[in-house]
Amino acid sequence: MALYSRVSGSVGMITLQNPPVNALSAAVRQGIVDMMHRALSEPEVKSVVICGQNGKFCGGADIREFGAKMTGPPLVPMVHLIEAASKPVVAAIEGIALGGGLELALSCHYRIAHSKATLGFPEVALGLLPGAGGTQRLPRLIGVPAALDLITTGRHVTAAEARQLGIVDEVTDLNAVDAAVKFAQSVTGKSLDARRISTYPCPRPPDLDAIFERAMQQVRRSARGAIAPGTCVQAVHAAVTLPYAKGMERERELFSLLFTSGQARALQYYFFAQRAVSRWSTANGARWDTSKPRPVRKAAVIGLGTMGRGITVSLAQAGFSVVAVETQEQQLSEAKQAVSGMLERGAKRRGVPLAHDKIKYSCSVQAVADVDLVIEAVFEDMALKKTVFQQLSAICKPGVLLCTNTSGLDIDELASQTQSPELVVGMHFFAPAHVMQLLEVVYGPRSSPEVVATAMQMGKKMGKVSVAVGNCRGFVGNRMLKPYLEQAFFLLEEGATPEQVDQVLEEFGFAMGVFKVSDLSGLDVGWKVRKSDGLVSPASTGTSARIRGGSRYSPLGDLLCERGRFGQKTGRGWYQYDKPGGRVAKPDPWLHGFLEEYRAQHGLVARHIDHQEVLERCLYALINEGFQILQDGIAAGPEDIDVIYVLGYGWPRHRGGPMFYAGQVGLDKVVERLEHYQQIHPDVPGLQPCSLLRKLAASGNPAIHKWREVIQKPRSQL
Ligand SMILES: CCCCCCCCCCCCC[C@H](O)CC(=O)SCCNC(=O)CCNC(=O)[C@H](O)C(C)(C)COP(=O)(O)OP(=O)(O)OC[C@H]1O[C@@H](n2cnc3c(N)ncnc32)[C@H](O)[C@@H]1OP(=O)(O)O
Ligand SMILES: NC(=O)c1ccc[n+]([C@@H]2O[C@H](COP(=O)([O-])OP(=O)(O)OC[C@H]3O[C@@H](n4cnc5c(N)ncnc54)[C@H](O)[C@@H]3O)[C@@H](O)[C@H]2O)c1
Repeated sequence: MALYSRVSGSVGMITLQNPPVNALSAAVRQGIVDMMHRALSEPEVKSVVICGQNGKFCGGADIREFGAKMTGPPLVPMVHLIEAASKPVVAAIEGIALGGGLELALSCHYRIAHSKATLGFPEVALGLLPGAGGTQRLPRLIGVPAALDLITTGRHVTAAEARQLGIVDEVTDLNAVDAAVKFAQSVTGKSLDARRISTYPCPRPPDLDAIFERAMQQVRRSARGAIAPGTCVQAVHAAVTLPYAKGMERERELFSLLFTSGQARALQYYFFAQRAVSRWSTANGARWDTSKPRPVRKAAVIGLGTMGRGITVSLAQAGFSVVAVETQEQQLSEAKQAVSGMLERGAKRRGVPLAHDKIKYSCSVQAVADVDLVIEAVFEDMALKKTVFQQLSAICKPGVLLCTNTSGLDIDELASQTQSPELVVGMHFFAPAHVMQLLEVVYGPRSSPEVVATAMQMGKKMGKVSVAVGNCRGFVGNRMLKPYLEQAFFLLEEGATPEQVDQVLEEFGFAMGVFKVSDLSGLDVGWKVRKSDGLVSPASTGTSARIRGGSRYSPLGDLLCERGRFGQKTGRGWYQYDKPGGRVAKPDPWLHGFLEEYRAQHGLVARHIDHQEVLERCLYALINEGFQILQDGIAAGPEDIDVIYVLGYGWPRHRGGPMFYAGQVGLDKVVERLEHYQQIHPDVPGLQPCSLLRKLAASGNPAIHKWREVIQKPRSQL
């Protein structure tokens, strides 16, 4: 709703009231319309101030209403009512003015912002465009290039930048509402003719066509198939080429197109999913709202390789004191240099405060004796990690959290090396750890609720989205990767090429296809794991070469590793690179020849494999594992899996995540296609639809928020 009050006798004050962000719900819109009429009808009122309760102007349209039948006064007539008012209306912007909130402010005749406020049009991230005049007013106010930048990227600007761009009239360090009231009094009686943005001509720079052409190219390059950014460009184009009223019609048309697209639904689902994962629960009933995190001031990182360095940077930038440990002098000094460089680049590029003084380096694990939490990031080797955990358990003060960054080893086995297994948890960061936003917090059967809560909170403080997951081989992300990779290898055996498979996945929206990712992260990583699992056997040409434990197995990755083809680092992998460490993947005729030879050796006849088959086999196998993970209680809900895949594995956000995507395809269709492929490949268990997937499909493809009702009581499993 919106409150009305009178300040100093002559200023009508309308206060938006809808915690936590004063979103423009039906009740708020109704309140604004009613209170505007009241303010305009009271003769004593000479000017109006619009502000938001609790130091937040407005977070935009109420996204929760998008899924339901719209009620209440629409936004567009509401902003027209404000702009057409005969008395000056001043927006007092504190905290945020985002989306519809900024559109509301642009309909006011003046805008006063607090210096700490942020403003922006984030609609594009929800698969939409500013649909209450934002695409028509902003270019009229600040020009086409700046408007295109803000609307197509959704980036938030500070009050200072907003002032520079001309979005706000004044910035204050003092109380913005008081400043707006004073300002409103000072403009009483002044003509409003020059203050209604919709009446401004839209500036037409001479190189207009080139500007739009560049903007379109830019969004095409980065959108990965998302339609909203390009549609935003079209809406801004309408502002320049059409009169205001016609431009508004075009904005509405384009908004409706986006609003009804599956992409907007997926992005809005994802918006709430990313917030929902913080309300975590574990298989044995621990919950976010009943578990109190422990205080952590000082942390340690053991092992300063690729991951340990990034984790150290992340911790220091978040304000923690860090003890960083490497056992070899040489590695320690290299790590020190690398960490300093990362901190300096962070300060230069993102303005993150330099935090060199937060870090103490040591060659001795004894240096961790007084820390509150340790993150182990040594080689992925169970025996080594066990030794490290035994040492830590003996050295650390009582009650210290012992965390591991393992990519998939058994947390419980590590916990059993310590005197307090309840203090052990996985903190699975993603590379590069100081950049990637995802953290899988892996709880074992014995991890205490407080320990899970502490790791989740640590992640948040480090600017990560933390997702709590149960303990199993590969946890959630890497476990689902296995059947996906497996299908990709099988497709090569059957006649595809790496570039064909990658192209299909990139057209779907992945940042990189599976083979490019494999080259980037190094083929040797998986090889090591397969070797320790006893899967890699000496090259042979018989049927057994492609069977392990009764199931189909592709040794292709192993064979490439045997030839020293580890990917980018060696300049050769699934692709070729101009030099070791090169980044531009080029198809490799050697690999094509090698695949032909391999097929001939194994009696495989190459066939044409179409786009649909590549996509379905890779994605549905991955999705099926996701359902198995839900069934096993390793993830508490589909949102957890979707957030992990979007933030950790490059799944296109505008497709919501693998579980949401499955729902959009139709669970019955996913089951049917998996059954189809399983019939053709009976020796691939990953293609057998799991029982939860079948159950959900049979219960009529319920909406994703209803899945939890069908999922059986979760339990962690190894
Ligand atoms: C044929 C079809 C025709 C269609 C006709 C339909 C007509 C409709 C016409 C509408 C015109 C639309 C006009 C407008 O341009 C569209 C919009 O305004 S879209 C919304 C734009 N705003 C945003 O995207 C802001 C989103 N929010 C944020 O970025 C952040 O929440 C924040 C505001 C920066 C605050 O961040 P934090 O402090 O970190 O807090 P949280 O993020 O955790 O949020 C707290 C809590 O609030 C919930 N929430 C936030 N914003 C909104 C919102 N806009 N609506 C609803 N709820 C919101 C958030 O979900 C959290 O709650 P939780 O999920 O944890 O319960
Ligand atoms: N690289 C990735 O993409 C990635 C992603 C997520 C998780 N992980 C996991 O993170 C862990 C580390 O991986 P990485 O890629 O950083 O490995 P890395 O080989 O780059 O670094 C490991 C470091 O640990 C050091 N080390 C070994 N034994 C030590 C000991 N006893 N005490 C102190 N330091 C010791 C080594 O000298 C080396 O610098 C592994 O468990 C790995 O599975 C890696």
